[in-house]
Order: sequence, then structure tokens, then C-alpha cells
Amino acid sequence: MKLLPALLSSTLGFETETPMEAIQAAHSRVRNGFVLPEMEEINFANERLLAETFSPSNRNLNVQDAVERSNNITMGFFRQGSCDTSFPSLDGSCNAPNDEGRSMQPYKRLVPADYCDGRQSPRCSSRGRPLPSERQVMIRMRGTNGAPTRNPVASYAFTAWGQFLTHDIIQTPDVGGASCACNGSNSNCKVIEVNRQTDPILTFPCMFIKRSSGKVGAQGGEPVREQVNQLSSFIDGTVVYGFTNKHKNLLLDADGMHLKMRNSPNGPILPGVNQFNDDQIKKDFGTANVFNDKGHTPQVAGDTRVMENPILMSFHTMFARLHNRVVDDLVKENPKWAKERVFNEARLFVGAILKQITYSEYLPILLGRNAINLFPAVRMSKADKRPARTRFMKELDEEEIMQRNTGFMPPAQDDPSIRQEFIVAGFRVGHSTVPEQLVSANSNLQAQDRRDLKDNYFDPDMSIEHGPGGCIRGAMAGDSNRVSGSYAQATMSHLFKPNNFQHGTDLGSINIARGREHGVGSYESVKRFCMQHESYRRLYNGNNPAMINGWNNIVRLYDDPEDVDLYAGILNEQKMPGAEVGPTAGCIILDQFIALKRGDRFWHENAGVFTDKQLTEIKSTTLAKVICETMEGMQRTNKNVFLRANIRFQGVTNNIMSCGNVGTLDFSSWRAGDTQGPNETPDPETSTSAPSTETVDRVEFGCKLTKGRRNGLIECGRAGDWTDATLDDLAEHIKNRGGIPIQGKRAQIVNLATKAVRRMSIQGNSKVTNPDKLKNVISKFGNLLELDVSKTGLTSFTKDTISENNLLGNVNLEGTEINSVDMDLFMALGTNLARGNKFVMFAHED
Ligand code: HEM
Ligand SMILES: [Ca+2]
Repeated sequence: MKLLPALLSSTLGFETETPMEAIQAAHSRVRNGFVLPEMEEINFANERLLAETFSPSNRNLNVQDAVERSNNITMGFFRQGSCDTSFPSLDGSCNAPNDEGRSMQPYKRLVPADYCDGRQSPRCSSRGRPLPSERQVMIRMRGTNGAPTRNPVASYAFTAWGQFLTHDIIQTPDVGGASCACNGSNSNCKVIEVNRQTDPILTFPCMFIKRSSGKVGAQGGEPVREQVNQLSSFIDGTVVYGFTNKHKNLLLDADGMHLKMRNSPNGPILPGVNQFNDDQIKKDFGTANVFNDKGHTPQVAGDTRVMENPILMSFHTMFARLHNRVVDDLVKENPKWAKERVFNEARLFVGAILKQITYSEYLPILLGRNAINLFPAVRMSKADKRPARTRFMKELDEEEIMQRNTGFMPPAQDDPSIRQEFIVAGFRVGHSTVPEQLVSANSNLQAQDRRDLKDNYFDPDMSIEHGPGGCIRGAMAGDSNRVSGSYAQATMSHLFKPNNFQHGTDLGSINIARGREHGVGSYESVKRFCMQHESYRRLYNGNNPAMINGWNNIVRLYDDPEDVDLYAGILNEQKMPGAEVGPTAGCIILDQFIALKRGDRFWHENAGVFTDKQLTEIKSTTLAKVICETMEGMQRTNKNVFLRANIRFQGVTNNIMSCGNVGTLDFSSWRAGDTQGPNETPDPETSTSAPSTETVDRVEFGCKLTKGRRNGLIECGRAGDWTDATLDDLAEHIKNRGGIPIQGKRAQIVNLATKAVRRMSIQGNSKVTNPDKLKNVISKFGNLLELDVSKTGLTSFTKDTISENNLLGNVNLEGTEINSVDMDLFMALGTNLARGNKFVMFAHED
């Protein structure tokens, strides 16, 4: 059936013919990010490996081997940003011990995977029967809960922030190429049954979702499908800057510091797709006319979901403006800083503000005081100078590795990986708070325009007409709903409704289906985990959680109460005091945000990330301040933007304040001289002595042992004067003396056993060019884990160069002539990395 093809055709982005296709295309837009071709290849390779692993003809399956192969495939994704700088990488790599939280890494689980076939098919009942239709569960929940109710404390900004934050930390890609049908013929799709006779609104014969892309994981010695996160899981501004160099570079203005914007009557707004000379941008950010009926130019940001609704788009605009504002101020304070430094400092600041607002203004409303009290405090910086940024060099112990590979173990509290329970259920409670209408407001915070969300998906019109400022004020003035099993019609039946059709799809059903498809454990199993957890059990006060009246109605849909979906369970728990969620959602959300705090070495309160004065500035920055400083037309603001005006929350009234009283951003503590940049930080262990040639050994090439003996990091040729001949001399010295000459504290040379060397840097020696001579040296270090040859004159570096170093898992080649790394070297590094199972990260700061 072809409906109104003329209206449905699109100028940009997705080409669609039927309403169902328009909805599918919109859905696929929010699932799939701005990826590099190799990432798509990795997803395909992983799917092939999954098929091979699970094939019935695969009789001598070696699980360990399959997992290792899958990990090697993932390693084909080149690090985005470098490991040895003092700023976070773009893709989250080099932050945690085994690159947890990096883009393309698998999710972890609080409870074991529960697939129907034990491996990858969507969860079924404990008796092996199909679970009730997701749509039926949604309809029953709405029947039992009643219509959604207005949130008595939270404004729409509370909901908007949840979505914006999600888009910094999570995006699960679809399997490529699947085309779905209602008869379930394609196992890459999950069908959601619709009863057309009884359904209140939907007329489709079924709904479906494409399955999430997966890789091989292991559980109890058996292989299981594990889904992956495309984004850097850290709260670090992915939503503003993207997670790849390509994307970031496209977003950057010609000056290399600012983000591209364009002028509008409402001030600078996000750049349009036509400002980019890049087909992928046009494809991944375009939108169809059935949504964008006024034909506005689609807007481009750090995340491909930016256009999903106009308020979300306005939050994007705010943070792009914030970045540019910070750049202006940093340049004023430090006219001599290199442009990369300015960009990175601004990015570090923006990331810190996202963290600060999330933990101090947003989470207390979502989780309430009891849960917030369970957050660990983080060590603060003592020094007023910025010390070397904190390092993180933990190696997993062997036992833990074994357990993870063969048994089941939930992630440690400081493992920043995103949890399955969080992405399919815990944090999707936010979907139930989405109201029917979006609001814009004038400078007095009075509602100006109310528009039905169902007509504004992927339509920027509201933010063009009323400005991003009007939309942000509308977010403070507008409503959120309460968390419950009842969705607004806008999301329960009209999600991504095309303009020329009478309905859309159901986000709630999709959420439940996604949980089953990811093999996420049932509500009862996750509740048990939480109630037995040494810390989270406190959320329950020793009792089973109280459920809403009529809960049994919902349970009755299932064969067995044990089978109830996690999402259905947590939506129907009674809320904890002063919180928006019950204890089980609370446990899942708390665990995730503890992990994102403890597992982030760039956490803004960690010693060494900012100076005390800078941190004070960051901690005094609220969302209200950011809004007053960046949005057009601002005069006044709610004190806490996530709360409705004038309500009391936790004993304090949320007044409306004049922007003049909110305070301004002040970057004076970023002035050089006042602060020591990471690159100027002297190393306490090495700053005492300049390299000297007055040595007992008469060698002229002593290396420095920095960061303590335990890390085994030696830095050689720090003056940049090493040549290929120095490499020969060094090899000769090691042969004669059995060790490597180390420049001691008092300018003496001592010999360090080669086996103690685990990390070596000859960074910056442009006269070191010969890979064979390098090989001759490094082959003598049997325990070498990492090698930094960045900014050297090396012209080639291959698998052969490291063929005698079978633990060497990380090589930094940045700033050399070698700008592509061949696959063999990659695979070898990956194998070494897995073999050593050691944390790899270049830890030195300069
Ligand atoms: C207008 C508002 C929103 C719309 C239209 C929307 C829509 C969607 C859609 C279509 C998906 C993909 C579902 C799937 O295929 O599995 C999704 C995922 C998700 N949403 Fe929302 N959402 C909204 C707001 C929110 C809010 C307020 C939160 C949290 C507070 C949230 C959290 C999430 C999470 C955690 C995911 C999973 C992401 C992933 O795995 O890629 N969303 N949303
Ligand atoms: Ca991120």
C-alpha cells in the first residue's frame, strides 16, 4: 500500500514511501550514530562470528577463543584521540583499566543474561513459552495505573535533561541490513504483536524492532550475545563533540577552537547540514518532510538524535554556545595558548559542567535523598596548583579475569561500563515522564506556545520560531509527568507519527521488547540482586518494595510472577520517599551513576583534574547560570531548572531568580601563571636533575625511570636528541651490562634490569627513524606492555617490529609519518593485549 507518495518523499536523509517506513527510518536515526566505515565492518564481522559460534555444526567450540576473536575484531576500531594527553580521548579510550566505557565496548550485566535459548534468542517464560505481547503489557499498565499524571515537583527540563544526558553516554546500534516482517521470518528482528481488533489506536498488523548489534561474550563457560555501546560511556560531552575524530573535526570551525554555528534572528544556532561538505553528514542528520513539513534545514550536532524534538535540539544549542563562550574567555585569559589546548580545555570544562549539573541538580530529584547519600565522596584536590592529572593503572587480578570469562560476575562499582539493566529499563523510566505537549515561554517564563509532541518529532519548527531560548524557558515552564506505567499518547501510540498519518508506534512496547531482545534478566532477578547487595539493599529498608494498587492485574499476564519484565516491574514500584522512582530502579540508576563517577579518572573533583579555584568555579555553576549566560531573551530563571517554579523540594523553595543574581561564568582561574597546564607540569620524581653526561658509565643516553618503579615506565631521549646510532649504542650497552642505563636522582647512571621495563617512551626524537634498530632494542624488553614512539622520525612500524615482544599491546605512533596502521599489526597488538591481560595506557602526562 502506497500512501500519498508525493507528500512522503523527502529531500534529505531518509527516503520513505509508507508511514511504516517513515517511522522505521526515524527509529533507525535514533539508533545509529555518526559512525566510521570500520565500525560498520566491525559490526558485520561480529555478526558473522556470532553466527559461526552459535552454529549447530560448530562442534568443537572454544568459548575463550571465540571471545578473544570477538575482542580482536573490536580492536580494529582505532583509538579516537590519543592516550598520552592529559585530556580525555574522544571515544572514552584510555580512561579505565581495560578500556571499559570506550566506544564499541559491550554492556555489562548486574544479573546473568536470560536468553530463551541460553545464547541469543529473546527471553521467554521460565517454562519456555512466549511472554505476553509487549503492547498488551503497555495497555494493561495504562488500564491499571490510569492516565498519566502531572509531576508535582519536576519541570519538563527534568525530562529533557534525562534525554540529553542519555545521548552523551548511550547509543546502541541496530544490526545492519535487516528488513523486518510481521511473520517473524527474519531473526534479526523482534516482532511486537498488535491485536488490531482490540487495540485502542494502532492499525498496523504488528510493530517490530531491529535487533541490536552484538558481539560474542561468555557466561558460565558458554557464549552469549552481548550488545555494544557506540558512545564513550563517560559523561564527557560526546553529545556536543561526537566520539570520532572525523565528526569532531567536521564540527570544528576553521579556527580550530570554536564549534561551527550559524546566525539566526535568535542568535547563533546549530549549523545546517548544508554547511558541511560531507555526504555522511547529510545522510545521518537529514530528516524527512513528513516530519519537517516546513522544510527547515536539518541541524548538526555531536549526536545524530539532535532533531528528535525541538527542546532536545535547544539543549544541544545551549551547550554548543557554552563551548564557544568558554573558548572566547580562555583565549582572552591566555592569548598564547595553542588552539588545541584551548579547544581541549573548553571541552574538559563542558564535560565537567555536564557532570556537575547531573549529580548536584538532576539526580537528587530522580533518586531522592536516601539514594544520594549512598554516593561515595570523591577526594578533592589539595594543591592550588594543578598537579599532574590522576593516573589509573590497575591490573585485573588473574582470578577476576577467570571469573569473568567462565562464571558470572557483576561489574565492579568502579567499572564505568554501561549496564544492560540501565539502558533497557532503569533509565528508560524517563520515557514515562514525557508529556503530551512541549511548551515555549517568553522572558517572563510564561508559556507562549504549546505544541503536541506527536506532531513535532524531527521537526525543528518550534525552536526556529521561538528560538532555542524560548524552548529552554519552555522547558522550565512546562510539565513532566510522574514516573508510572502510563505513557502519554504521544509516546505510547504516536511515537514518530508522520504528519499525514493518524498514528505512530509505541515506545513503551519497544522498551519492553528491547529488554527481552537483550536477554535482560526479569524484574524478580534484578530485584533479588539489589536486595542482596551490601549497599543498595538499604534502599528497601528490609522490605519487599510496595507495588501500586492493581499490580496483580499486570502480573497475571505472565505465566509466572518470576517472568515479569524488568521494565514493567520498576514502573510499578511505589516511589522511595522524595524520589521519582522505586528502590529497584533506584538501585540500577544509582549503581550506574556511582560507576560513572568512580570509574572516570577525569571526574572533575579528582585531584589533578582542575585546580581548587577552577573547581570552585565549576561547582558554583548551575544549569540556571549556563542558561542565563548562553540563551537569548533571558531575564529570569528557576533556581533549579529541573524543578517547577515556587515548589518546595527537600525543604527549600525553588524561587524564580533574576539572571542578574545567578552569577556569571568567570575564567580568571584559568589564566596561565595562575594555573599550571598539564603540559607544563614538572614531574616530581624527575624535575630535580637535568640530564647529565658526567656519569660513571660515560654513556650519553641515560633514560629516566618515571612514575615509580612499579609502573616500569622509562622515558628516553627527553631532550629529543636520540638518533638511530643511540639505539645501536643502547643495544650494545644492554648486551654488555645486562641492563638499561637509568639517570638517577643525583645525575648518576644505574643499570635497571630489562625485565623491569614495562613501558618505554622515546617520544619526540625525530632523528630516530629506523624500525629495525628500534626492534633490536625493544626485543630485549620481554615484559614491555606499551611503547610510545610518537613524534619520532620512524617511517615504518609493522607487525615484524614487535614480533619479539609478545606482551606489547599498545603503541603510540601519533605525530609520525605513519598515518595508517596495517591490520596485521593491529591484530598482533590485540592478541598481545589479551595475552598480557594487563591494563594498557600510557600514563605519563607530557
Ligand atoms: C521526547 C522524548 C523521548 C523520545 C521520543 C525518546 C525516544 C527513544 C527511542 C525511539 C529510543 C530507542 C528505543 C529502542 O529501539 O530500543 C530511545 C532509547 C532510550 N531512551 Fe529515549 N526518548 C525520549 C526521552 C528519554 C528520556 C527522558 C530518557 C531518560 C531519562 C530516555 C532514555 C533512553 C535510554 C536510556 C534509551 C536507550 C538508548 C540506547 O540503548 O541506545 N529517553 N528513546
Ligand atoms: Ca560520553
